[in-house]
Amino acid sequence: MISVTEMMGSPASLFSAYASIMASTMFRSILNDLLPKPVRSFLVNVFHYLFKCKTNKLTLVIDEFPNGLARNQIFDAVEVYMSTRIGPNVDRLKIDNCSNEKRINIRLEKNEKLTDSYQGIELDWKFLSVEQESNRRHQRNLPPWQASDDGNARRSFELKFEKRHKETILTSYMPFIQGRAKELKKKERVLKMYTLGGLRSRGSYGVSWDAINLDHPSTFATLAMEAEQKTAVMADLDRFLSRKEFYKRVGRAWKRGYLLYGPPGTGKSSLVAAMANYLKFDVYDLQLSNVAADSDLRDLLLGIGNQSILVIEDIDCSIDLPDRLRAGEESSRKNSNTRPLLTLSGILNFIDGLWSTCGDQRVIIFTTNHVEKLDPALLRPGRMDMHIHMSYCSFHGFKILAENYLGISEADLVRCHAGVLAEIESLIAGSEVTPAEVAEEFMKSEDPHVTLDGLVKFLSNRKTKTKKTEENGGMVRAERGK
Ligand SMILES: Nc1ncnc2c1ncn2[C@@H]1O[C@H](COP(=O)(O)OP(=O)(O)OP(=O)(O)O)[C@@H](O)[C@H]1O
Ligand SMILES: [Mg+2]
Repeated sequence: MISVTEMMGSPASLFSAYASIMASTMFRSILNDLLPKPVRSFLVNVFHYLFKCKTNKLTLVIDEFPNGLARNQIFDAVEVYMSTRIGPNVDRLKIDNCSNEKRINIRLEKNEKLTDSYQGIELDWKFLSVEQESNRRHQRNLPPWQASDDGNARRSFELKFEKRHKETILTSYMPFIQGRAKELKKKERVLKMYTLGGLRSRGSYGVSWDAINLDHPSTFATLAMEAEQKTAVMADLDRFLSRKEFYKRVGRAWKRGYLLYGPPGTGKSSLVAAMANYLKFDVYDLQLSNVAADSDLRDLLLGIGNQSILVIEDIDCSIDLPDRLRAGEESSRKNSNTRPLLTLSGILNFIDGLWSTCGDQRVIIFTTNHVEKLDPALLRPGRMDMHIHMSYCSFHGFKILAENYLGISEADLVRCHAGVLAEIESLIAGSEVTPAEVAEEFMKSEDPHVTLDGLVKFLSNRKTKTKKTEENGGMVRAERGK
């Protein structure tokens, strides 16, 4: 990630001339006779500075995209760290607030330098931004706050210091910067929600991520879910976060996959938001129907940062994904001018392969209303680590929603609404009503008595309807059976 280039130093002839002059006893005695001591030491220092320093300096180059594809995590960390080290010597700074954050982002302008010090070592930093056509494809996948103004610049930092400190810088200063950047990001973290778009409006080709602040109020506390299921998901997330060494030891990418399935309005999207808020991870919402080919998908996935959740909603119907076999047959029939298809195998290969190995702490979530329609390749063990069934509203779920929406605790429900509570408990079990529908009923009035009575009515109607549908279904089956 860091390329080391040694400074070439002054021409060899100059250096040897300098060395021989300094070594010459005759020259020294002339200096001693002619010049007072302070002037002598000043001249010696100047000589040292002009010749010796240059030959002893090492420069580390930290590119934003060192291998042309994935982002350099050190570059990102340095960028964050640098914003805290800006002193009076810096003349030009960039400031922005693209995403309505409270804080203004401060960055160095190109060619600006600053000095840092670490364990008494003096460190000279410089930020470079060089225009370059080939960088355009990465820029379009960057979040706005990371993209440079001209959109196609190769950005890098250069760090210069004395060669003898190389080990300390690489093994101690760099990890220190990464640690500081992590702390800072955590402290000032405003979660982001990335969606596809943006680029076409800027007149270029392809797809990119657009960011907005993720201000979703959903948390595990507000989620109507069975208590054990909730605890299991939270424990799974905790385990995932704390197992860096484990993933490394067993040679697996530090990622976790979740499949959320269940009828509309049961809280799948709410659970995604709750997970993001719990983990403090950004969310990348990938609408597959807007991605035309595997190559676009690859670019998008590589533009995703660490500590992120990639969400693909409604995986069963967002795109007609050809399965592995059909994709193979179709692509072999196509001539080379035809655009390649977005394939399920393309998605799965990225998730399991390249993408997951070039980042840390990645969560991927698929949601679906129809788990039975999913390609078995998605469901096989090891692909999605946890399958979470989001189901109709239970009595437990109702109590959570009552607390959220009406501000009535379970104890108050028992104390003040005992009669209606018993009715709701007996009705809700078989009524197949979703938490979204219960929430909708709770929005209708601010008077808890009116709301709870309204809910009883709603549940009884639903139960009658469900019963009738079941009876009709039974009759049809009986007819068919004849
Ligand atoms: N389990 C739940 N807990 C709390 N609120 C919920 C829950 N389920 C649904 N809601 C409420 O209903 C609204 C819709 O729910 P949500 O979008 O999470 O459902 P979904 O399962 O993602 O639906 P779809 O399958 O249509 O995408 C939410 O904004 C939330 O207010
Ligand atoms: Mg949803």
